[in-house]
Amino acid sequence: MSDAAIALRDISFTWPGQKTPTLALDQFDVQAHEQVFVSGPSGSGKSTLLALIGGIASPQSGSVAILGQALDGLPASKRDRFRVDHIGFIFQQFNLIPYLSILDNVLLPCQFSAYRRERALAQGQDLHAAAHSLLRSLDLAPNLWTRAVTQLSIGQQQRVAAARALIGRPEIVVADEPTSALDSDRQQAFLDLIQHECEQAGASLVFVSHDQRLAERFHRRIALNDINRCAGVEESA
Ligand SMILES: Nc1ncnc2c1ncn2[C@@H]1O[C@H](COP(=O)(O)OP(=O)(O)OP(=O)(O)O)[C@@H](O)[C@H]1O
Repeated sequence: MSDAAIALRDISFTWPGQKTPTLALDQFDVQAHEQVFVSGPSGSGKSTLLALIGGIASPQSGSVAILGQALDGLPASKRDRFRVDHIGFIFQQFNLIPYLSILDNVLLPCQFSAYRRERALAQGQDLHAAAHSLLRSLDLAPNLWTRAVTQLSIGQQQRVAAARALIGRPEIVVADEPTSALDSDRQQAFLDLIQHECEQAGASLVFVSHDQRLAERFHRRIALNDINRCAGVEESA
């Protein structure tokens, strides 16, 4: 078995209702501590790849192993548990809970995962202290912490989403176009924060974007269409 943090083998994945597979991958690996940039045009399957890594979707054939744990064969509830324990997700739309404060949004993974809670507690005196230190390092000032997330700018919401993904130091952080709503300077600043936090935590980072200007900052770049045997099949069919 591969000792990669993320190891996908011989994957074929078709969304329900689709005639052709979205992804056919012989191999996709990300090592521990590695920061990988995945690019591809709209509709090329970048979010689908992240859904497979997170066990949100399961391939019809092939295997997905995360931190040595094979996800195929696990029931959905166990995959969900594994995801919240070990993977921090930053979604394109942030998916923050509008009626919760910033602090409560950040602490959500610790509500669902004893593993994340313990790891967060190892970072600070208590959970709030751990969240405060993360929010500070993500440049969110204390006067904002008790606000509802709906009262924040897009850039601030994005940093709350990043803090929620990073709390309790998950071994893997996955980000789906998290900078697409920002101007260039803010994109770079956000990436600085995420990459620094992942380095500190020793996490692997899979960062999906179509913005090639960000690519050079990563250990490795993968163009999804280069490794996806289904690339362009739908268009040419
Ligand atoms: N839940 C779903 N059900 C059915 N088809 C889906 C679903 N999600 C995505 N697809 C299809 O899978 C293909 C790849 O979509 P995906 O969202 O993975 O691409 P993407 O590269 O992330 O695109 P974008 O850059 O626009 O976010 C598309 O043809 C899309 O319509």
